[in-house]
Amino acid sequence: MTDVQVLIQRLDDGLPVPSYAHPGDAGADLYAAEDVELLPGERAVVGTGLAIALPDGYAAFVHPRSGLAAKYGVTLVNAPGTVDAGYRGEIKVTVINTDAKEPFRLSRGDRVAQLVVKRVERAAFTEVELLPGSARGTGGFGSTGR
Ligand SMILES: O=c1ccn([C@H]2C[C@H](O)[C@@H](COP(=O)(O)OP(=O)(O)OP(=O)(O)O)O2)c(=O)[nH]1
Ligand SMILES: [Mg+2]
Repeated sequence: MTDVQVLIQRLDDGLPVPSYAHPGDAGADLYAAEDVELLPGERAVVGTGLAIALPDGYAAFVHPRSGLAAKYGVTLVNAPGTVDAGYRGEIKVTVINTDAKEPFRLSRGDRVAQLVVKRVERAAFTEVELLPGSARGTGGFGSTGR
């Protein structure tokens, strides 16, 4: 399998470049550029000190880390965040502390989220009067039961 070439620009020299912890990993860890203290229920937009350029036909998705979620209730408000191929700004993460009681202290250099690069399709949207029928129809939002 050949790797997708992704150009990266470090906006903060003090932070490592994103890296995969193991061969075969889908997510490359992203590092927090700032110290942030999140009170229970609080959220913050945290910089990663990183900008990227993806090839056309790709997008990158900012996913939470399961360890932070399971141990501290820390996740991302907009998980997974979408990084468009043409975006050249700093990748930021929208961290939230969902714990009811414990504050969470994020330190600069902590691995705060992970970036998953994927090939994506572009759709040609065609308006019609009536959509083709299907077995599911309009059922959703629990239509099949709990
Ligand atoms: O978790 C995220 C999500 C998005 N972005 C950046 C990359 C993305 O290309 C851009 C816009 O994201 P999105 O389209 O989700 O946000 P929007 O609220 O629709 O903003 P815009 O009007 O700029 O598209 O913001 C991040 O850095 N982190
Ligand atoms: Mg948008």
